[in-house]
Amino acid sequence: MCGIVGIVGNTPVGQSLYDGLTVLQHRGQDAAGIVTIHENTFRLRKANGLVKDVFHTRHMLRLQGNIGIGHVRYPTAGTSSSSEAQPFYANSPFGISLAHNGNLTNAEELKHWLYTEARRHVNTTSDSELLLNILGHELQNADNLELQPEDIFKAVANVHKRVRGAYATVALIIGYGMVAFRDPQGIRPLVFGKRETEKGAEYMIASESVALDANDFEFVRDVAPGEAIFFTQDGQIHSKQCAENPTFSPCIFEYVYFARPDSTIDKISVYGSRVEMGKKLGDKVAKEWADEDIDVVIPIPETSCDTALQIAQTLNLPYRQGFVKNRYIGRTFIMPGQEQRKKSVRRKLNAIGAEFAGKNVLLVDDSIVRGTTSEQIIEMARNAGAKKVYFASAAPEIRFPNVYGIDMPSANELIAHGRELEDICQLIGADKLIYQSIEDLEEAVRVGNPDIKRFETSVFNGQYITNDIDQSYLERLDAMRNNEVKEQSDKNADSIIDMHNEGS
Ligand SMILES: O=P(O)(O)OC[C@H]1O[C@H](OP(=O)(O)OP(=O)(O)O)[C@H](O)[C@@H]1O
Ligand SMILES: NC(=O)CC[C@H](N)C(=O)O
Ligand SMILES: [Mg+2]
Repeated sequence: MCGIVGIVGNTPVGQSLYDGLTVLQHRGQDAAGIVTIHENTFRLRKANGLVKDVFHTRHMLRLQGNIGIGHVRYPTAGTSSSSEAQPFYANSPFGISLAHNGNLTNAEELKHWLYTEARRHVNTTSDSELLLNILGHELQNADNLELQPEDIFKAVANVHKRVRGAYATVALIIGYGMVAFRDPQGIRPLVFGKRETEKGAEYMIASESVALDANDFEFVRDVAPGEAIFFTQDGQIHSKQCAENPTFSPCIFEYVYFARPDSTIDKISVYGSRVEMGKKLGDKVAKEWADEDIDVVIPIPETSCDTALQIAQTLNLPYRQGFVKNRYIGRTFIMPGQEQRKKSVRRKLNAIGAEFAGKNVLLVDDSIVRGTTSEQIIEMARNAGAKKVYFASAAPEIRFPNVYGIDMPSANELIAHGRELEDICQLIGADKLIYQSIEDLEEAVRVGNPDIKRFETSVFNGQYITNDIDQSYLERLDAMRNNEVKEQSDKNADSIIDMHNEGS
């Protein structure tokens, strides 16, 4: 789940892009990059690492220009090599640079087509570099030598025809401006904001509204599924629906885990949706566990806190912070390897003994994916003296791989895959386990925007909205990206030499 930003301004945008990326850091901790345009030249800095480590003063001084885009990466395709950090660059036509959040589901086919038909070589295993080159190919084929907004919209319409999967995208075109577009199902979020300055209006595109807030941009609206918005270098805006049949199905996992609670995505407050999840799950606990003697509700920081507080209120029980989170350790689920994830849970969370001693505790998490967190946390609670450990998950059982930009490529790595409640409960070592139902989860999120008829919920029910995913696709994906293969390819990735590395 990467984070993307783009700004068309009247004054230098480097610092605002940096600030935007910093508040989107929770979407990607592996790599970061910024590209600006200065005197018709791209200025690029990208590398593996957190935003604060990738950009030093010397890089910021080089990132001049009043227009630019940025990216924080959580690798979900290709490798973790720094050569796959974004934004990507293609020199033809005009000079294009692109940042992408999501995953393309027909990447193999696209790579073949690009080489044999479009005669374009892609030098990495990143699906985002494919997307850039497809956009490049379509712009190359424009009717007018000098691009008109209509040419850009036609190019995006053709991208929609060729590409399948999830893609919230922002791209710069030298001499023209910035274009932002979202896949026809709107799987990944994308918002658009405006800031008035003495020199006129400035515009910003971002994955989440928090990035607008951080830079004092006012939220204008979400980019519609299938829509493209083109900002000329001098600040004119053109927009168009470029998809033939947009069918809105945003990813529900953004609300469960990915997005920051202070963001509003597709008119739904992420915080509000987590509170609703707490109401529903609290009701379910009250109904199904009426005979259980829970003493206290304890969240597993950080994402589950808002939901857990509401569960406590619904159950009329005390809410206590039994675990302290080390503020210098990031999110464990989006770390690249299972070994690293496992070790980090202990480094990240520590129990306050007195909160557990002799008590029956209800631990709450937003989701149980591989079970890495829940297993260790329950053990910690027991070691701290808990009498009974009950466990509640605000999301239903995660049983199916994700193909749209969440790194869950292998069903066998998911603790709920092929298992029923009792087995999962035993594996994580809880006394009792309860999951939110999928209907309740959908209702909880839909409260904020009843117009959304369908959410992307494939990890819970195996129904893939792009209709191009079958068992053999999932088997191929598993073989390419399961934990073992990934660890091996990431080791080799260090030796890949980047084509456009500005160095340190
Ligand atoms: O079952 P697992 O494979 O362990 O994955 C699920 C856990 O990972 C996430 O936490 P994370 O540490 O990434 O971030 P957070 O601080 O935002 O909760 C999520 O909130 C769960 O706690
Ligand atoms: N999670 C994402 O959005 C990742 C974007 C892209 N697929 C990559 O792996 O770099
Ligand atoms: Mg967590």
